[in-house]
Amino acid sequence: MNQHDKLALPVGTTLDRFIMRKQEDFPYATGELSQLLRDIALAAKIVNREINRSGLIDIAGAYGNRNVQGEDQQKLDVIANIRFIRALRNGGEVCTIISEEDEEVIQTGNVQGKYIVAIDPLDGSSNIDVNVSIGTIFSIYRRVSPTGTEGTMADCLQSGTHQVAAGYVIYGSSTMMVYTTGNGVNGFTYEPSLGEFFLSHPNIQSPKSGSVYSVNEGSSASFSPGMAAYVAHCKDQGFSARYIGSLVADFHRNLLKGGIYIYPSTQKSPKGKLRLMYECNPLAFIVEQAGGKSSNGYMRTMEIEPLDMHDRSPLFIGSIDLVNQAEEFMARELAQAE
Ligand SMILES: O=P(O)(O)OC[C@H]1O[C@](O)(COP(=O)(O)O)[C@@H](O)[C@@H]1O
Ligand SMILES: [Mg+2]
Ligand SMILES: [Mg+2]
Repeated sequence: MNQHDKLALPVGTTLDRFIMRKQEDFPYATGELSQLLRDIALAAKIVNREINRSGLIDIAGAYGNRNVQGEDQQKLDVIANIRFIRALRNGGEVCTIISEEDEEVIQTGNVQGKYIVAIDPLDGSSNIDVNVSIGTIFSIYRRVSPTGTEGTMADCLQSGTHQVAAGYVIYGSSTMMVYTTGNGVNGFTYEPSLGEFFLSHPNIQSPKSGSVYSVNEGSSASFSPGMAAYVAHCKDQGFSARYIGSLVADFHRNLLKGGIYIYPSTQKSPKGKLRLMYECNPLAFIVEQAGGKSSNGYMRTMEIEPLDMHDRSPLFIGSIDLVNQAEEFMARELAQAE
């Protein structure tokens, strides 16, 4: 029996009930984190509805455009940002939010709130207009400053090891929410006619290895020698290349089926493209909880100390054997450069 089986709840359990029952496993829990997770699920349902009808009402277009009715249009990632911030503000458990869509931190006004949320409200922007899977990624931290005041920079700039929960929503062929609170990873599929998420993927385990690599090879001319050698190695092994261009969707596929996702540093972007706080760290927490691995090619993603809330980091994430192997190629590159 694996360590999470004793906590198992049956497939088909609603997300609300699951969150409630998990809270009962911690006798001193106050229910605030549970409420916060429910707030995120509620906002996800609203965003899911907006996404599903985006083709009809043309809200996927550029911010500030006007639609055929002459109404102001808003870009879907702006709408998602508004929806999640509103849900977190109204929920009352969060004092401060870090969002990809906002340069500055968002103080919710809930000075008694014990939690900080970092969020990518809509991931995969380039896929919005073409009806390809997109997502939301979130990370939850406990504040380190005393309650009664706004959240501080010390609250916001915590390394990923301090996450108390993390998750993502994938708006794909079905909509799913996948999350961890540090006791394994569980996935819930949304049933739109009932308006509920149901447990469909209990105790997700990352396959130890795999034969899929996911990297944007359009940038291969600016890969480092180690990175280029690793991609060549994947090809020599007869791996399949799979790259959707929505991190959530690429990650989700590899989490379930096995594989490695890499967004490396390039000459143009030495720190890669992905954001540490609301793209890399939450997925790193999930993959580790599922038995996989995440690094920047050299060190564990969750141990990177953020200097800025919009910091970027290269990302090597997925099946443990594949990430270990990719790291060996990066280490060899370092050794050869010395
Ligand atoms: O086109 P590229 O450079 O491969 O970038 C794709 C990556 O950029 C992202 O779209 C960035 O996310 P946003 O859409 O939230 O800005 C990732 O989801 C994705 O994996
Ligand atoms: Mg993103
Ligand atoms: Mg985004």
